[in-house]
Amino acid sequence: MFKLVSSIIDTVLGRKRALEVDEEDQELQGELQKKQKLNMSHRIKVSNLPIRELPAVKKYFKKLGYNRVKKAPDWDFGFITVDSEEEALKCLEIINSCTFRNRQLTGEYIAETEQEHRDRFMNNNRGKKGKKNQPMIDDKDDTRTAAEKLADQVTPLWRDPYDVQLVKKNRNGTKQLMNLKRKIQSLKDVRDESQRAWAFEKGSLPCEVLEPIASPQINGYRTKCEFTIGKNLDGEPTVGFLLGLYRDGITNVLEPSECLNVSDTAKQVAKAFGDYVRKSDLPVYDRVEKTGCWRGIMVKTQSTGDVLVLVQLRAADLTPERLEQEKKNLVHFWDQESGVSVTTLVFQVWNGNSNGITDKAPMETLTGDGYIYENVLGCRFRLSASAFFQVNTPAAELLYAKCAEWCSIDATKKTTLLDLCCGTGTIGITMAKSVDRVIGIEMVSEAIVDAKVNAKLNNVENVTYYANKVEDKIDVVTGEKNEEVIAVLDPPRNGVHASVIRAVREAEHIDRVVYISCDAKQALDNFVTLCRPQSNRFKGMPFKPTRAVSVDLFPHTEHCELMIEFVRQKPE
Ligand SMILES: C[S@@+](CC[C@H](N)C(=O)[O-])C[C@H]1O[C@@H](n2cnc3c(N)ncnc32)[C@H](O)[C@@H]1O
Repeated sequence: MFKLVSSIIDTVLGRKRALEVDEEDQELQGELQKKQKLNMSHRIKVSNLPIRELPAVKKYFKKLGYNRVKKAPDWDFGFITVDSEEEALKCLEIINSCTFRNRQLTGEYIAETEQEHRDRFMNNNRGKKGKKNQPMIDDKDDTRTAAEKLADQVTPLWRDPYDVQLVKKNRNGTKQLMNLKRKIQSLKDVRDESQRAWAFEKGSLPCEVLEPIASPQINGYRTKCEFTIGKNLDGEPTVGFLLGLYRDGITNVLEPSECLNVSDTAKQVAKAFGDYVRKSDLPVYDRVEKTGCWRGIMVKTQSTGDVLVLVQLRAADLTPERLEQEKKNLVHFWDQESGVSVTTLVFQVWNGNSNGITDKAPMETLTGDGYIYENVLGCRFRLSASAFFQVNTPAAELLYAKCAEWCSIDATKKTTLLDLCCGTGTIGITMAKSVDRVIGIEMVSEAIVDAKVNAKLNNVENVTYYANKVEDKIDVVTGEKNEEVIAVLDPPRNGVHASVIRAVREAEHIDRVVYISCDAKQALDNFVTLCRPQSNRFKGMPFKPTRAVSVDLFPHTEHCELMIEFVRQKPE
């Protein structure tokens, strides 16, 4: 055995050695065995569990002393991970004597190396049907390279020419408009039919739909990328995207070098930091075992040339001195060695279970002042690591310009623009010069701090900001005579709570709403709430759609902004 191990080491290290087992051999052999042990995973597969009931199952195992439990809602089995063979055998014994919800549980011990674990997941996930627009993933027929698989996942439309992508996205937008019309048609108990007459007019579309607006930049347009730090298919520490879904058990990471939407600078950042992590004595974070250190990195690359890098680390096993040392190493690396010109370096320690950059842990600025700048339609904006900002600047300019055109603006009237869900103030500030006043409402108070700074930066004085929920503050303006009040509503991907839309309806001084949606399917309920005839629950005259346009901010992906103008109906 000694000879075998020794000869393996010889082969690996490429040296010729005597057969005698000397002290050095023993040390190396010990190290190898330790390494092999460390790389083993010990899991018990528990069968005969009820499907769903995940919290109850977890609670039950926790009582038995097992916290590391994995089970998907539709599985009738789960996995308990332990640290050693000894613990696994003990766990097996316990499980085989347990009954849960009148079911006799059975356990099976699975011991495998990290590589075997990875290979099994890759094989298990073959043969599954790919997402729409993606090729079928079949074991035998799938000839795609790993980079192509990643491209299919991150940029699923990349195989289509750009004009075809645009047609598909426009079709999606019009489909949601037709759904809106259909839903309004099918409402029951409508007291005033005239309030939905528009939905019964001839034609399938409820309003004018303009030609879709293409992104001026098709590749490398993303100004913000969040990369995972993990191991690639060869087990090497890597910075990039997860290949597959974590919930399917996939934890392999691939460099983003072939991803069309990632900027060259972000690719450079990922590559450089991959080299750093590979040389580091700190291990990468293991998402299954919840151990290790290097978790993720975010990079923002603006058209001004500014670059923000945020590094996230799990530090639960590090002494305060080691943590301080690592921060110094990072500063030195990004300043002197990375080859990337970083404007500001931000650092986050996150020991929790959730993955991704989080707002639950503070961010520490290591170099620069924590801010970068972006120019939009001649205005300058200050951005922090956590602030929302559209990720495709030239396409966002086209979106905001179109929005301004639609809000424009009857010179004979006083105009108030309500920038609802205003974030850091981009929409209101770019339009402030063409209206009498802007009111910005946003529930994240840090974003409002940024918005105020941005207004100042652009010498905008006719704007007032409120750090509140829209539904609580919308009545801050009451319409004056000869005043037009226009609301621009730019909510998160899944739209806003119905109470926000009800508040907009009830604010009778609002004449028009320009709704900017980055997922029209998810926002459909909001559109319906805005347009349904009056009732006890939905007060205020309803709106109706008058024009719509798709603006593509996300080439090669299925996402697209849909902007719809809704006009308040007048009482008969
Ligand atoms: C897509 S971002 C838009 C930001 C901004 N319009 C821009 O273009 O930079 C959506 C914003 O809506 C805010 N939000 C979501 N629900 C809200 C509510 N009920 N009241 C106020 N703000 C809300 C979020 O905090 C987030 O900043």
